[in-house]
Amino acid sequence: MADKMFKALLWAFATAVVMAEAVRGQLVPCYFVFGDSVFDNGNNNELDTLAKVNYSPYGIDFARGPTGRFSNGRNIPDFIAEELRISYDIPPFTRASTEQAHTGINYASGGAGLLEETSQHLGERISFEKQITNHRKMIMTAGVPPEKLKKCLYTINIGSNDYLNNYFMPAPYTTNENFSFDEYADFLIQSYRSYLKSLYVLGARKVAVFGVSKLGCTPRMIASHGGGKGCATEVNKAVEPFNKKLKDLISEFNRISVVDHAKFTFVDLFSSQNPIEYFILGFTVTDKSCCTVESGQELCAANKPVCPNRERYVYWDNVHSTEAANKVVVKAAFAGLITSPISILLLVL
Ligand SMILES: CCCC(=O)Oc1ccc([N+](=O)[O-])cc1
Repeated sequence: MADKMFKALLWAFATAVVMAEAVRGQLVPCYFVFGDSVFDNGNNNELDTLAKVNYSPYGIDFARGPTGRFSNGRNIPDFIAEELRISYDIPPFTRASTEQAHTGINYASGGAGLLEETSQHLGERISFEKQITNHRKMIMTAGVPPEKLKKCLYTINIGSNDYLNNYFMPAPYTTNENFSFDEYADFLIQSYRSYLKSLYVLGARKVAVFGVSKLGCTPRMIASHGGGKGCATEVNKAVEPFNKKLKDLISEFNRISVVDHAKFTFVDLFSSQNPIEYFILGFTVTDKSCCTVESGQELCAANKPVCPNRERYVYWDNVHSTEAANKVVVKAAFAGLITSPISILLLVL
């Protein structure tokens, strides 16, 4: 009850701030994006990989058609940029100019993970470590001043592939033979800590870290580990300790970096994924892809039929969400309904 009242107050406060801000311009001078396919906006188009989606029906609802976004329309960073009132496109790193390091770059890559080996069976990908190296080179070559870097927003979505395309995959991966769920989560969080430190050293002071969603409820994992119905409970159980430890890691960063006004927030994609919330939001198909996916695959088959009522589907293909679901996530993250300790709006103000 108290929790609900607090959230309602927070919502009212956030709405008031948004209205007050409405008369002003862009909320941050720059926006940097790191992560996997959920955030990729075209980096993988330039790589030798099976994880690329620059073909129809991807982008069927996007103004520029198939751009390499793993969705039918806008992805989460697109909606975040909109909330930030950024009027230009954040370019994918593989096509960004040095000058664009002053206003924002998207480094995310489909298949990327915290571990270098993750998704190796798919081909090339830009791991999280390599994304940070690319960011370092870009801001240094461009000479972006530290005073500006600390005002930028940084969003990160990484970790899903360390489960989907590593732990829950057979050969060449051996992680599930060597680690329990808890040990694997610890192992991943250890690398996450050092990568977050690197970003901090590079000037990041407003950071939103997205947790891993209920991967056991993706059509892909329902088919491979869930017996074809419900959710794959084992997969969700594996992801839970990772999210818990990631949330704790964010608290740790908030404690140690309080002196220089750094702010980190955790975006919980796991807890809000439940049938009642989906129903309230108008999502009626929560366990099937909207596009045609061939048996044993995860991405949409090229030029095959898609569902007409895309706003009712949570999943676009067998792992990635629809534009409609992406929009809901961003609205909730800006309002503080799925973030801890603060909303993305408060992070950037
Ligand atoms: C939440 C998923 C993050 C991600 O990068 O997922 C992918 C999973 C599979 C493929 N693929 O098979 O090509 C690509 C991305």
